[in-house]
Amino acid sequence: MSSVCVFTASSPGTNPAYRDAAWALGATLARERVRLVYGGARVGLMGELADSVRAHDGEVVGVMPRNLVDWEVAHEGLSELRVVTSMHERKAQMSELADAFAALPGGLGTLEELFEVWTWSQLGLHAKPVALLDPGGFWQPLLGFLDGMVSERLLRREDRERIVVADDPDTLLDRLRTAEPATVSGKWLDNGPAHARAPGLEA
Ligand SMILES: C/C(=C\CNc1ncnc2c1ncn2[C@@H]1O[C@H](COP(=O)(O)O)[C@@H](O)[C@H]1O)CO
Repeated sequence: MSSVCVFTASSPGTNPAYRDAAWALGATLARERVRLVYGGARVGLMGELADSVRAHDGEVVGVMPRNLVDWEVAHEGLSELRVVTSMHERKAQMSELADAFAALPGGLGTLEELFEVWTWSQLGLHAKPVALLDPGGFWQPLLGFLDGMVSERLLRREDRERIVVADDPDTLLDRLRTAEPATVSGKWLDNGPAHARAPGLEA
């Protein structure tokens, strides 16, 4: 695994444990020579993470749409900043550049990016592992909500359990490295044979 794409907040938040987690993850990525791919901002936890990787001599690629660069939120100290035309192109490039995905605490943008790569995995569009770094149990309410979806048979247990959760960056990297490639059954829950397989998915 040579590259991890990380989604996290463009705001700093109020909990210092999240900044500490961003710095710890940055130091671990740099030490392990794993390239960081992220949204390219200098603000919030995104900026803390990139600052940490660079401070520890690691490699960082940022991918940012032109309008955000014009808003002057781009990080100017990255190994590479790719300027793209849209948020869609940004996500496509971030996803192509990475061998795995991870999320630190964040807001709507972080959730949107996390759920997109998790959904693509559910659909078999990639087989890359997806992880949560969970300082202070930030992700636990969301995981509880998703467990409720499993109980209500709206989410397959194997798709819920596919997410890797870790309390510290070393464990996170270990688990990403050893995660089984995601596989797809192609079966929708409870819809019977007529809906048993998504078009184009392998048996
Ligand atoms: C213009 C201002 C802040 C800049 N906002 C963003 N800069 C860079 N990347 C962003 C920004 N907002 C969303 N993203 C992407 O989503 C994730 C962070 O979103 P969140 O809502 O803060 O969790 C992050 O991974 C980015 O890729 C001033 O208001």
